[in-house]
Amino acid sequence: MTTSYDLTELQKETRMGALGSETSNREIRRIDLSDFALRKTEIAHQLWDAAVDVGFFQIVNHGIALDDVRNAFAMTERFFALPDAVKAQYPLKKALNVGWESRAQVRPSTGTPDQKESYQITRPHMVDLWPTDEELAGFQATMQAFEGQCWQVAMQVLSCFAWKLGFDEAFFLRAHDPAQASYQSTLRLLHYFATPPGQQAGLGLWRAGAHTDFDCLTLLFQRQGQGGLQVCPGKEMESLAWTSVEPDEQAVTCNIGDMLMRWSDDQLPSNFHRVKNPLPGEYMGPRYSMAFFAQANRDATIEGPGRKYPPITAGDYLNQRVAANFKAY
Ligand SMILES: O=C(O)CCC(=O)C(=O)O
Ligand SMILES: [Fe+2]
Repeated sequence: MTTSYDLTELQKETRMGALGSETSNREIRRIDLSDFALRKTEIAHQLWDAAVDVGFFQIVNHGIALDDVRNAFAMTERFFALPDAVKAQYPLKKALNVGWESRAQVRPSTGTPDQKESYQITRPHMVDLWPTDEELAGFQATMQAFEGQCWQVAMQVLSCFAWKLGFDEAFFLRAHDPAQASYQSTLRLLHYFATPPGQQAGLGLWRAGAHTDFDCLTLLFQRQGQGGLQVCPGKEMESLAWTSVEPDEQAVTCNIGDMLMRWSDDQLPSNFHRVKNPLPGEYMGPRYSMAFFAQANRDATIEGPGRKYPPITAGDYLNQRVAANFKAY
């Protein structure tokens, strides 16, 4: 199934576990998506420039109503508040990238488990993985609707990148077709545990260890007051200087993943990011976030316009990355 492709992304990641320093010298640009159809050319240039410069950017007026984001967060909190015995009925299926795990993701950068639990939704593979309506009424319907909204926004952004790369505008839309059984875009709900007093970043534990994402494009939803996300652009990785991305519930934070970096022949860089444990004096409570990973369908072939890398299917590509991140499941 997997190829013997040598993933330099993984080799890079093992070097990124150190605490490093903080810098506010990088601008996390905000791009306004309103009147998308009319302003598409202008938006495409802005997205491209932000993606090339820092790789992380935020979009506003993206079309997902704030109430829908808040409802999805409320459901996320309720899901994670279920007893572990209930959640354990829906365990992570590593090969399919779906289900619930707790403290099971060990990043190549840190070698320690992320201080979190997560639940992943990938549409074609959810048989027996949804909590029942008795356990959590409305969860499945809310999350399916929210996943669809995320997909729409991701496709708008990706259509801009397709055009800038010289592909036709529907290129990535076809590659992320939810009607196919090979669909593998994922909505991930995340709960980072409250930090017990005395257990802080210096102890070598991370809410999420430094990593790049596997996918084409990530949409990240953060909650007001629940910070901790930090970014280090790949081209500056030697500096180990990290910039905080402040949560803003009006904005969706976006980043390029390794799949699109490869698909763009490295024109669009993926970026290291991490979620640090709170430091003394900071908010120590739980942190919730939601991430939508636009991952091309398993049978899509990743091959850049200039054919810099040999072709690989998105399925084979993802298998290699997931295998390196989870203990046996
Ligand atoms: O929770 C966050 O803010 C970031 C999560 C993340 O980077 C991931 O799950 O890949
Ligand atoms: Fe990530």
